[in-house]
Amino acid sequence: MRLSELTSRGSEVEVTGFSIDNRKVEPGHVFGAFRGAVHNGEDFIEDAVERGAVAVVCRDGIGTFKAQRIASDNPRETFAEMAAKFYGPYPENVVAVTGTNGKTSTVEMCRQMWRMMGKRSASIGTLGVTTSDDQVKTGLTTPDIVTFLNNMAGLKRMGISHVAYETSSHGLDQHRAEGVPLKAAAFTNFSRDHLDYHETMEAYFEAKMRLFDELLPEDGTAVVWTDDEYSDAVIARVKQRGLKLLTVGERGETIRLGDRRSTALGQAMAITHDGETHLLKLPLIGGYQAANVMTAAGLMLATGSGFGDVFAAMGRVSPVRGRLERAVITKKGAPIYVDYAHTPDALVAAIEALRPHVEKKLITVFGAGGDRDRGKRAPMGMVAAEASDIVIVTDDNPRSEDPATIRAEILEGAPDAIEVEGRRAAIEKAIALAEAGDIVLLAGKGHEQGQIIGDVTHPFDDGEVARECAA
Ligand SMILES: CC(=O)N[C@H]1[C@@H](OP(=O)(O)OP(=O)(O)OC[C@H]2O[C@@H](n3ccc(=O)[nH]c3=O)[C@H](O)[C@@H]2O)O[C@H](CO)[C@@H](O)[C@@H]1O[C@H](C)C(=O)N[C@@H](C)C(=O)N[C@H](CCC(=O)O)C(=O)O
Ligand SMILES: Nc1ncnc2c1ncn2[C@@H]1O[C@H](COP(=O)(O)OP(=O)(O)OP(=O)(O)O)[C@@H](O)[C@H]1O
Ligand SMILES: N[C@H](CCC[C@H](N)C(=O)O)C(=O)O
Ligand SMILES: [Mg+2]
Repeated sequence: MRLSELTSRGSEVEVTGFSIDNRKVEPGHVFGAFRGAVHNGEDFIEDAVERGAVAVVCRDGIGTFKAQRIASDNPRETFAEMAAKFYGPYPENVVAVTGTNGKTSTVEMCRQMWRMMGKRSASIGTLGVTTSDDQVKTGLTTPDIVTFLNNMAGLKRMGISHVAYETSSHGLDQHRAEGVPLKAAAFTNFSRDHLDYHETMEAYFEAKMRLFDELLPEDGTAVVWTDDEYSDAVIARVKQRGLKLLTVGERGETIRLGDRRSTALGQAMAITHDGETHLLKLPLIGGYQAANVMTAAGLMLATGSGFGDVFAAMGRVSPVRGRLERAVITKKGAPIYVDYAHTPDALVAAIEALRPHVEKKLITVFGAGGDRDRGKRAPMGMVAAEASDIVIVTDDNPRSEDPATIRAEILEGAPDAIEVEGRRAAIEKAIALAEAGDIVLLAGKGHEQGQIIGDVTHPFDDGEVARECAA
């Protein structure tokens, strides 16, 4: 493809690919030079050109180099637009999900439900790129724009027509997950996280709203979960832009949630659509998964599925890896659940999900990630202490921080909690304390396979460790 086909400012030079890392540049590439959190990509322009970059997308006036300059006030955005043209075509039915919690669960449910309805489907997000017969891990929710577009195009080549993907606030802010035309986009909820990066709740919210303000095209449909503090703000923006809107939740107009009660194997939910109420037997526990399955159902309706098919598929969804997953039952008879709650709101949601199943005590084990939002630590301690019977504060990916300092910051919100250094020791302690009738919740790591201490990732899987300790 010629550069002129990717931008009106381009010459007739042939383009062979795109890179954002000079070390990956090959002859014929377009190099994106971005200022990042750690490095300044502009410092690598010279090397990228030496390696054969034919064009560089960067700010105006940066350096002099022997390749075509595509100057932009927002190089990441311009680069994403050009790369999107290069890597296409993409699957026809693509939807995106944003929100603080529930993105992974919702996209995974979309993938499952489409498959049940006979569509070839995939999801992209924290769990990696998932199809019906494969899961390729990518390390981040959205690794980078080139990987994202490459994955989307690869799925199309595999014959996949339906894809649901997660848009994290980092990904939205850095234009890491866009360029693929969207049919619909969903909002799950909004609460504190990532303030280390966004600094204020307003900036964090605005990053998420790019999905509805910019990524979703004029003819796209917004699906909004209605029962969050921020739902009305999202609905107002969607209406202001004149987008089609589907609402789901207790106040939902498209799918309304009525009575919901826990059953031994999951929950029974009354849901109303088009004036008719149906009883859904969801084979998953937890109010939060009830919310996510409704949001996923909204996305199914938005991409043309009929309610009858969607309803049948909702009743057959399987658990999502690391989200309220029962790892083992201890010798004394206490079930141990693994969950990915790593924000105050998610901790509340996970504890509330288990509460109806607890006969005696709920024991919550968790920590907080190092090099991440410090301000969420004490609130996490506070909500865990309020809603659990016993709290054990331990470590979760301390990264470059001192684990004892992180624990101390959590303990400010939970002064009566038991502090245990080292996650395995904490899980052992919880198992030792748990009696028949109790439930243990191991929160924060979900599907993760490692504990990141310093720069080293040590193999660690909460479920596996629980099974070892319970044996
Ligand atoms: C803070 C943050 O989000 N950083 C992400 C961002 O990096 P950055 O642009 O700031 O990169 P940088 O290292 O400062 O480098 C700047 C530029 O120089 C380039 N470079 C750098 C070094 C070099 O030798 N040569 C070179 O060309 C880099 O490719 C980059 O374009 O863009 C990179 C890819 O384009 C990401 O890999 C990186 O994720 C880091 C590793 C990370 O930990 N991110 C987490 C916080 C994250 O994004 N998480 C969210 C999930 C959150 C959630 O779900 O709750 C996610 O979407 O995964
Ligand atoms: N709808 C929801 N409302 C509140 N909490 C939720 C909801 N969905 C999930 N959670 C909580 O958040 C945790 C993470 O869920 P999930 O992985 O689906 O979210 P995510 O938005 O993809 O998270 P991340 O930002 O890490 O990618 C769950 O384990 C659960 O504790
Ligand atoms: N996507 C989230 C995951 C947090 C999971 C938790 N285990 C941690 O390491 O903080 C983040 O990068 O902030
Ligand atoms: Mg996720």
